[in-house]
Amino acid sequence: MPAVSLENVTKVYGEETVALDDISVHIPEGEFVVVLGPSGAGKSTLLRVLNGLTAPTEGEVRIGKDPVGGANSAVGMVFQMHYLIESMSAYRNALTGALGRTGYVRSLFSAYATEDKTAALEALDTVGLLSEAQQRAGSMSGGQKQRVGIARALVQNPDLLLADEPVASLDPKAASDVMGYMKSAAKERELTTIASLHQVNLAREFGDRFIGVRDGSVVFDGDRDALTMDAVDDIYYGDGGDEPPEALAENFEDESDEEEIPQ
Ligand SMILES: Nc1ncnc2c1ncn2[C@@H]1O[C@H](COP(=O)(O)OP(=O)(O)OP(=O)(O)O)[C@@H](O)[C@H]1O
Repeated sequence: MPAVSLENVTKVYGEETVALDDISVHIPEGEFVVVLGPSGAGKSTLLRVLNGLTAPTEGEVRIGKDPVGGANSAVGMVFQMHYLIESMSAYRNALTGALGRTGYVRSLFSAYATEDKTAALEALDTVGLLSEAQQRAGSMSGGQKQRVGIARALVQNPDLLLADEPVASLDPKAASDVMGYMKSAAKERELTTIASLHQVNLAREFGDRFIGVRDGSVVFDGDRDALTMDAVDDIYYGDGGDEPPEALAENFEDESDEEEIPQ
C-alpha cells in the first residue's frame, strides 16, 4: 500500500480556476519527493489537499489507508515562513509539535510527558541543534529557525512530512544545509516527504523522485536521471509554450539595432 495516494484529484477554486486537474500520484513509504513547477502551477494546492487544509473538488486523497479529511495530525508541515514563537527557546518551539498529544492547557503548565521532551531533544539533535536547544528562536539565523521548524514537525511523529518552499527565503548555503538536514531526518526515520522547491539544483541534489506540475497537471514524474535540462525546461515552459531564455538566446536578433536612433 502506498504511503500517499491521490486518485483523480481535481481542485477548482471558485467558478473556473482549475488548480489541480485530474491528478493521480502514488508515493511509497520513505520516498523523498520534490515537486517542481512554475508559479501558479498548483504545487501549494497539491500540498494543501494532502494536509487536509483544502478539500479536493473531485477525487480521493489517502495517507496510508485513511482518507484525508480536515487538518491531519499525521501530517507534519514545514512552511516557507517558520512560524516559530520567537521569545521561546528552540527546545520549547520543538516541543509545541507535541501539542496534539498534550493539549493546550497542559502545555501552558509545561506538563509535557517525558517522552515528548525526549522527542524534542532528539529532533533538535537530528537537525544539528541540540547544543542550541536553550537558545531563543528570535536570536537564531533563518536557516536555524527553519531547522527548528523541521524539528517541531518531527516531534509530531507524522506519517508524512510536507514542506512548502521550505528554503525560498534562505541564502544558497543555508538553503542547502536545511535541505540536507531535512533529507537526513527523513531517511533516518523512513519518513515519506514531499517538498515543493523552486531551486532546481537543490531539488536534483536531494530528491529521490521529482513530480513536475504545470497548469494543474503532472507533466513529469521520474528520478534524477530522467530529470534532464530538457525535462526541466518542459516542466517550466511546456513543449508548446514560450521558449526559455537560454533557447531563445541562440538565435536571438535584436531587431531594434536596425532602427535609426533619433538624434
Ligand atoms: N485560495 C485560492 N482561491 C482562489 N484561487 C486560488 C487559491 N489558491 C490558489 N489559487 C489559484 O490556483 C492556482 C494554483 O495555485 P498554487 O498556489 O497552488 O500554485 P503554486 O504552484 O504553489 O504557485 P507558487 O509557486 O507561486 O506558490 C493559481 O492559479 C492560483 O491563483
